[in-house]
Amino acid sequence: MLLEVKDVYKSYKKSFDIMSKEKIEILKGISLYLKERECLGIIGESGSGKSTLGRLIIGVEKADRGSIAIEGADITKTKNKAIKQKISVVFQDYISSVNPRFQVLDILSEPLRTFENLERKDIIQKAIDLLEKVGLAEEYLYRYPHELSGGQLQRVCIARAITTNPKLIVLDEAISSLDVSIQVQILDLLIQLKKEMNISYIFITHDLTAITYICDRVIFFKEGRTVEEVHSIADLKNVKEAYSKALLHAAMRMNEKEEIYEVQRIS
Ligand SMILES: Nc1ncnc2c1ncn2[C@@H]1O[C@H](COP(=O)(O)OP(=O)(O)OP(=O)(O)O)[C@@H](O)[C@H]1O
Repeated sequence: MLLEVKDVYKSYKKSFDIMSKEKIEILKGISLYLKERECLGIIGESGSGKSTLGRLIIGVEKADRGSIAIEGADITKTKNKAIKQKISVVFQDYISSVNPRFQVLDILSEPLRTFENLERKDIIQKAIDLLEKVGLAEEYLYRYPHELSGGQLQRVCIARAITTNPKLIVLDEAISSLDVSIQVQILDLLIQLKKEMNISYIFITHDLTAITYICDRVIFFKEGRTVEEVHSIADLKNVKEAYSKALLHAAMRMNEKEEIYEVQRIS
């Protein structure tokens, strides 16, 4: 199994008062799995703990209890770089995800320098290859973030995420800040990369249309627990729990309001 999350708990301090020891439990026994080349959607109301789970999976925070394993190796217990290299992330806020003083070449070189001993000319060639993979020409290499559109900058963030040939990318609201037409382009790019590079995704979102476009399975999150799991995207309309139905209807109403057009899954 590519990813196995078992009975994970996470709490944070309730207030920023350093004397206070009171904690609030955000994740309350989350278990999930992800196979190779699968995309698992995680949908849930704001504050339900989706991003917290994402941060635990990419290893920037530690669970209080439970285990998170990539190909059988518990990421909470190992400092092995090769395992961390297998996981990447793309956030919603592409602007603050990159250093504004860095050119695209520097943005893409950062993970290369961390994980590989490459010479400058090899780094440049690898950066050009990465740009090509995400549909950007070589000329973008020397641009700064403010010289790119939102869609182009998110492509750069995706290029950075695939630098280390990851097996798994956590996409945390990765398309939410983009215009709808650009969202579809980025989803198509993600589907293409998934096929070409055998990548799996955890797709955290509020957007049900995007889920039907890219995901194979969906988990409904509420107050740090999984309330329902849909094993095939075709069954999404047949959810049983009242909470899932309410989320589904709210998303459908919002889509109608925003006149988001029907998108056909292309894969
Ligand atoms: N470092 C932190 N310290 C204290 N509380 C935190 C911290 N990080 C997250 N929280 C709290 O944990 C809860 C879950 O947050 P999280 O961002 O995981 O939810 P979410 O489901 O991703 O929400 P959204 O959809 O709005 O992004 C929130 O109430 C948040 O305030």
